[in-house]
Amino acid sequence: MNMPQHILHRTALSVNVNKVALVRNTRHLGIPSVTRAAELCLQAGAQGITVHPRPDERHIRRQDVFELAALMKDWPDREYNIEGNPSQNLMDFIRQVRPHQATFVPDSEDQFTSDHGWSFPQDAERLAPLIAECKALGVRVSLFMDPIPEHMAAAKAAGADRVELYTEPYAAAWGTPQHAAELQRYAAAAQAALDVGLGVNAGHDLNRDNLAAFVRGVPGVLEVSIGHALIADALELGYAATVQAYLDCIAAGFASIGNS
Ligand SMILES: CC(=O)[C@@H](O)[C@H](O)COP(=O)(O)O
Ligand SMILES: NCC(=O)COP(=O)(O)O
Repeated sequence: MNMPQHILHRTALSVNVNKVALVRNTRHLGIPSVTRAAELCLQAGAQGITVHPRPDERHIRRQDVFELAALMKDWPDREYNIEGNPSQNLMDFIRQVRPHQATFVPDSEDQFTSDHGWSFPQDAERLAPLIAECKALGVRVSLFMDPIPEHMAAAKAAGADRVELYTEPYAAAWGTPQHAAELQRYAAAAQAALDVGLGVNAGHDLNRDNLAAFVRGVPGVLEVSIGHALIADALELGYAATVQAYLDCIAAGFASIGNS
């Protein structure tokens, strides 16, 4: 199949294990194990593990970040992605752990969950040196972004390698008359990112229902990071079957690219 370069890469699945830590933190027993969850997901074929160590340690704690870093050394072909706000605690983790990827997210310390991307051009000046420091450490930088095509050039100019499209609005439109238009909005934002040389990641509220259509309809998605819905599914199906189900969704979306 003669596919354009930007869609030759199969979309990687990075499992966010925040919610395993959330349950673990409700007792002083150490179960469910965050590292065991990550190991089972990697054994099942997940291409990466994502954590978002928020300053209040509501779920992922500092120790988790380092224990997962140790685990990832046993999986050299998989990626470790650490998310956070670089003006809070993220840079300390990046300097000590040097994960494959840092995803900058503009969350406040008490935010319920991530619900918006960076603002350009306002944020560019303070992000650029932090991006440069990560890249000097050999860490790829992805910026959490709303699907706004006009912001992609500024994200590239700030030094980002990739953007992560914040996909909650897409997920919220799933199954409604607005779904097709919302998918097109993300496709346009992704194409604008590709046009300026940015890689495209995506995440937030992706699930088994909406994932294949996103992979099919949005060009060049290199990685999806999925946590909440995937861990909820794993409570029913187990980690291995759940990871396989999500990999199957990606494969179905990828196989039908160009058929839509
Ligand atoms: C940035 C993003 O959309 C998610 O990766 C984030 O990790 C969700 O955070 P909670 O798991 O704390 O809701
Ligand atoms: N960056 C998105 C992520 O890591 C997980 O988001 P969610 O699937 O928990 O909504």
